[in-house]
Amino acid sequence: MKFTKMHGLGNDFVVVYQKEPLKESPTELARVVCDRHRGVGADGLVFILPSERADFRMRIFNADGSEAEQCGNAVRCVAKYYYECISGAKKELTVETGAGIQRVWLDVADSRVDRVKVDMGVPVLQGEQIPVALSKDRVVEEPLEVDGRRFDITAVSMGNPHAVIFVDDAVGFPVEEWGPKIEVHPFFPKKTNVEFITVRSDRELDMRVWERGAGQTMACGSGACASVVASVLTGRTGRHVIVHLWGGDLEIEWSEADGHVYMTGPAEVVFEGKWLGADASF
Ligand SMILES: N[C@@H](CCC[C@H](N)C(=O)O)C(=O)O
Repeated sequence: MKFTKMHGLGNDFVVVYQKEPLKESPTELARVVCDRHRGVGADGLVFILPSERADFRMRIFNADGSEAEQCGNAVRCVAKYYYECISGAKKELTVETGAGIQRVWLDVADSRVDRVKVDMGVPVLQGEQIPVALSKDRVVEEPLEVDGRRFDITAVSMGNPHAVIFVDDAVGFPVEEWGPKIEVHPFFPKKTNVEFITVRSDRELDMRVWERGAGQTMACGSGACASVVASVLTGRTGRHVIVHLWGGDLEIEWSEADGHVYMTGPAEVVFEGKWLGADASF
């Protein structure tokens, strides 16, 4: 299996261009390929597949083998791959994902994709649709008891579920202690991604993330979008915000005009390789 290692702000992926639709779920393959000691090492395994509804389809499997509906950083990576390795023509693309058809705009210089803007869609705020175990139109700063500590959760789906928590110091927050406990809390029937946020100003946030199925990552595009939505809903920021992540910055806008969230950021190629299989030998 030929693959390309890519990343968006350090959120890293093994990207596979697959001309035929997947016949079965590559859960086990994702686990071994993403293993940082015995595999290539990545937060996720991502497939570029044919689509009848868009320029191509993306499927993403987390490092634990679970499939996610959405991945903002991976969409930017596969859009760069599609332009530089497959199409080389269109600077506006459509990508079919588990969160619907996403529109993408490429910023190209010298035939290389520099930055990518993605329409991340309209955030879902209704409790059962996120889903969380609360039937409310908006789940804003709901107290949740986790292992004896109270967290005020704002829940948002960007196609995938997010729990946004405002803290005094996101950069120094013990993400690895609390992230895994919140991820699997029964309040989230499909588990959740968890964002710890500190507001710097009405245009800037600091964010650290614990991702469902992948653990702490250097960046999460859908999480940055959910965090800006939560910040707007709670009156903490305006709608156009720079999110400072461990791996770098994302520009997020929750448009007042159409209600969609737009994410802009980089995508990088690291290397190409060939996966020889679990029992590989020369
Ligand atoms: N890193 C991603 C999100 C990947 C999927 C997530 N772990 C989930 O299970 O929902 C992003 O950039 O959005």
